[in-house]
Amino acid sequence: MQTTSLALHTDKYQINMMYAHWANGSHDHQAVFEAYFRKLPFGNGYAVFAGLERIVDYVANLRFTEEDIRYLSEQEEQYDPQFLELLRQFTFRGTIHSMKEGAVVFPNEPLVRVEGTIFETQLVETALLNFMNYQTLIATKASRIKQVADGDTLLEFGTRRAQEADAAIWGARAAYVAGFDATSNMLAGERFGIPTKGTHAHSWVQSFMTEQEAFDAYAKVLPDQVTLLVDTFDTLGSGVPHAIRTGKMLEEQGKRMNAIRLDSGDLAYLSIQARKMLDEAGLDYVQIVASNDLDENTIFNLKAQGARIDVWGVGTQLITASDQPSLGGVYKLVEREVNGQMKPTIKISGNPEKVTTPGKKDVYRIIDKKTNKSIADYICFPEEERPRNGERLKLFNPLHPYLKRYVENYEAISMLEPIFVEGKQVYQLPTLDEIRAYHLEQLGQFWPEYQRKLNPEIYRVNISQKAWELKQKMLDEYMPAEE
Ligand SMILES: Nc1ncnc2c1ncn2[C@@H]1O[C@H](COP(=O)(O)OP(=O)(O)OP(=O)(O)O)[C@@H](O)[C@H]1O
Ligand SMILES: O=P(O)(O)OC[C@H]1O[C@H](OP(=O)(O)OP(=O)(O)O)[C@H](O)[C@@H]1O
Ligand SMILES: O=C(O)c1cccnc1
Repeated sequence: MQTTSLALHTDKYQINMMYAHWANGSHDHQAVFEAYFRKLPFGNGYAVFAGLERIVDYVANLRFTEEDIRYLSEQEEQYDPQFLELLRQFTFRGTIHSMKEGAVVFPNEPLVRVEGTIFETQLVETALLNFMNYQTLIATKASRIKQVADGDTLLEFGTRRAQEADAAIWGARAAYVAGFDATSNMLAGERFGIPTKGTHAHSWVQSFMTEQEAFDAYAKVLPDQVTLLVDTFDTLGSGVPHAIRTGKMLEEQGKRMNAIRLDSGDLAYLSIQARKMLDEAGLDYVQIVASNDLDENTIFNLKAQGARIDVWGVGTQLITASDQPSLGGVYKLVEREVNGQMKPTIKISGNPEKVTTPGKKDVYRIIDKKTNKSIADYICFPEEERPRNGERLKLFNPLHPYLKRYVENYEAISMLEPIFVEGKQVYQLPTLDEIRAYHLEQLGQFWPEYQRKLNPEIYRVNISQKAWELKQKMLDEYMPAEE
């Protein structure tokens, strides 16, 4: 799928650090990085992980081309030719674990874990975060819209407003992962097999002498798919009556008009009136599509007003995640090789939220066996005994350890899948249908309290006693109390 080399799709400082590690003789030292975000976007109670397919494609094809090497040789840093030769030979030989696409995920838990030489693990940071942050953000926004749509059909219409082509295409895919039904973007349809849908623009109507002529001509060519845009001149005065006439003409030919589309004005009022007019004309099967700067809040409000809308076309607000246009996912070093041994490392900050949890970690989802609902996510070191059903597990709030509880009758599901092992891809990418099914299954594991879009319950993400103790010990080492 990938056509151009993405090796230089990285920040210059990664190349410079790789260079300095090489000059320093430390480039082959092992390192472990974890990618995670600290704060959920849009005030949502969860995020929907996406971006893995692109990450896999990127890592599997990570090579410096001759043009890349030439470009690097022209940089003001004047990289040593031997370093450039190392890049020429480069392939990713590390190990990656990741959440699966469609997983319901939370702050401060590793979503992707990258192990390998510091050389290769440093290189992939920028692209990995770029893919994960954008696609997870859009999938999460789409999931909020899906929540309020309550089973109505959702169409992704964002391409014209997206931040360029890749965002449109991968954003369409992320929306589909989270439950959208189709996209207007044909390339996304072709590449990923997402169903595509389209109505027509105002220009279609404007390019005829009359609205009626425009509707009839469109219906003649696309009788079974036709959705007529009724707001070019006067929605209730001309658009809907003309569409009804076209619908009746199709009936005479034994065909059925699909829908009308409303794209301006008061969508609640207009949809209620249009529904009445269509029903009175015997066209009760004709659906109503609405568009115009919709998001989860307008859709929720329109529904509360009794709007009779069956299909929602959502563009700008979704594809740009306009109320929060970035997810602040980070990639932090948690272990490094010292004298041939792996040692945990910590990043200290005056802001407690930014202090990292040292050590390479696994994530388990703890499911209550009685209810089949998730209780918490539990983060521990791989060398610790993994949580097992029947064995009492202590869950405590890492910031307020006195807030604790014990659980026994649970199932612990390992959330991080092996994707690459020592450079070899071991993960078979699932189909989009499988990803959508997995996402639905994931949502089903959460009580509605965590899923509501306003002021959701905060889900527990807990670390093991050992992980907590190590963090405290390292904090004490680096920040001894002042005398
Ligand atoms: N009944 C309603 N309740 C709440 N919001 C609505 C309702 N009807 C429409 N909206 C939303 O209000 C906004 C209206 O925007 P705006 O005023 O720019 O549109 P318009 O003037 O109707 O159409 P346009 O400028 O696109 O021709 C849109 O985001 C639309 O989705
Ligand atoms: O509003 P969005 O959620 O982004 O959905 C896509 C919009 O794109 C189209 O019109 P366009 O915005 O190009 O022109 P218009 O505003 O004049 O209808 C379409 O009619 C929708 O309104
Ligand atoms: O098919 C449509 O109606 C459509 C597609 C993209 C953007 N706006 C509308």
